[in-house]
Amino acid sequence: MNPRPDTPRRTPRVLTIAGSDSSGGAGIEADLKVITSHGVYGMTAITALTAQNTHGVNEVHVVPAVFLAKEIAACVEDVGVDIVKTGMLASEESIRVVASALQEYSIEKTVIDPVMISTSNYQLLPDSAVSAYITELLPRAYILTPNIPEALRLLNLPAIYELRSIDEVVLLAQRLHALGPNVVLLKGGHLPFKPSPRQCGSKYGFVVAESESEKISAVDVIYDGEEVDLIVNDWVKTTCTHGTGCSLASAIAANLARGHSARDAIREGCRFISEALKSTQSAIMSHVPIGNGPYSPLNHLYRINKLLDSPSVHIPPGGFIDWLLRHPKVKDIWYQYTHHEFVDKMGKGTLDVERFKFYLQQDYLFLIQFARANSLSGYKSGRLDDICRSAAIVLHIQKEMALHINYCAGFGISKEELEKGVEHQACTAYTRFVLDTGVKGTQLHLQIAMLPCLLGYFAIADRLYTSRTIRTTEEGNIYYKWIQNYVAEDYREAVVNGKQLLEKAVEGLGSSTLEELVEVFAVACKMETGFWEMGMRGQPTESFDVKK
Ligand SMILES: Cc1ncc(COP(=O)(O)O)c(N)n1
Repeated sequence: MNPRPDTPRRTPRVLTIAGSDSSGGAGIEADLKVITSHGVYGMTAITALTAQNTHGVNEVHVVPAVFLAKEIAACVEDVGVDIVKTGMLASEESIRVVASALQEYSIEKTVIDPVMISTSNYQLLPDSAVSAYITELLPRAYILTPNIPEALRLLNLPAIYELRSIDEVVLLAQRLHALGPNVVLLKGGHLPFKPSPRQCGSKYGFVVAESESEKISAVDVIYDGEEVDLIVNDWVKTTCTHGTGCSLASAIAANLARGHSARDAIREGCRFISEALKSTQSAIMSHVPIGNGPYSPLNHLYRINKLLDSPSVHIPPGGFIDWLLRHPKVKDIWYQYTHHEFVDKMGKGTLDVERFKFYLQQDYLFLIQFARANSLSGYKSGRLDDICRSAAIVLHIQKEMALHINYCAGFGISKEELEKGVEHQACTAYTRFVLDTGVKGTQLHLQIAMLPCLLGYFAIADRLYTSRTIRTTEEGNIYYKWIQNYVAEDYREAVVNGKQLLEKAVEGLGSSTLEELVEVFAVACKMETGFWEMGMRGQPTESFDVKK
């Protein structure tokens, strides 16, 4: 029966019993990162502290077993535990404490990762503790996850035992299963394979690679006492593997806690690791390895990073413009544009009228280019609705220019004067950037290039209009009408419509396109600031007759 939608769902809980890796690549630290990135609540019972980094393990400080017992009790007796995952247990006493806690609290769902030696070759479990491990823990393992060296150690086989095909690895898994675990996942990460025809020495179709070019597949073996299952992934060439074993066991534990069967939890866990490994291949992801040593950590957080990069998480529906204005590449630039000295002086009515006249003349020339940009936007669209909308904006600009002529007349600038004006370089730069963006990019790029104008003028006028410093009568402030224009109902409506259309247009866009749009918006905002600068300090001598 499905739980009723209003039934509160308990967060799945995993307790990891393992050692701490001070540099965060393996052990408890890796476990918590992976458990968390699976949406599962992680708890810890720390068996040992290690002073370690990407160069290796410097020292180990074992936590007294009696204290370990208290850590476990504290978690189980209050929060409760769905799955226990174990890693570095560090001592025979700790192994016994863990085994008796599993017994006492009737915890059957366990993922036992028999950590013995670090990748950097430091012994993390004394040899003397191995037999206790076998008798105390293997029978309590719901899933046992050794790598090949650990499997050999548990089976008391020599470390240099020569394996030639996956069939021999299957035999090892079957022998480990006989020691008591419910399911064995024997990890092939230390042993690259190449596929081979089944009749050529391998019933299961993989032989051990003998050269670099033969390293094609990573093969893990699952054995549950009945069926052998192989998990085959591409062999990933990367140095970012520190903590892979801990992370896999944690991913499996988290999947179990979320209700997956053992087989699904393992398959999903292996997929998680394979993707994490692939994410560090610089050719694909430009991942910079952490630390300077040879044992860089696995990219535990690749999934979280992917989520953070994906717009559906970062940007709630309808939240694009808010996100854009708060974007680190935009925030300050937007502020400089919308709080420029030129507009503040307009608000106070203290702007030199000659400066304003110069600005108005340039703004007239700007609007001609803006009409071209909107025509281009229509041209870029295949939809009649869109084309008509652009045409309507062009007509609106024509109306605005007629108003401009009227308005300028009030400042003693004639229509002829406006029309024979030449563009200041700030006007040329801005408008040609917008047009060029439109020619090179999509219609959306062009819309974004025009967006600072639409949004900014409203934001500025709205701020000035509602601020206490503005002189709010036409007599008191000759710029009052200009400000009023951009908070008027028709402009407000144009802003609301423009925003709505844009929010729809960006739905579902990928992070790289969004970042491109951010760049375009930021440049256009800078160009607007340049336009105010021109208004403040620009000289007619900096103008060019670009029509010639
Ligand atoms: C605390 C701790 N636990 C486990 C490992 C094994 O991880 P790896 O084999 O990647 O070194 C480790 N190095 N440190």
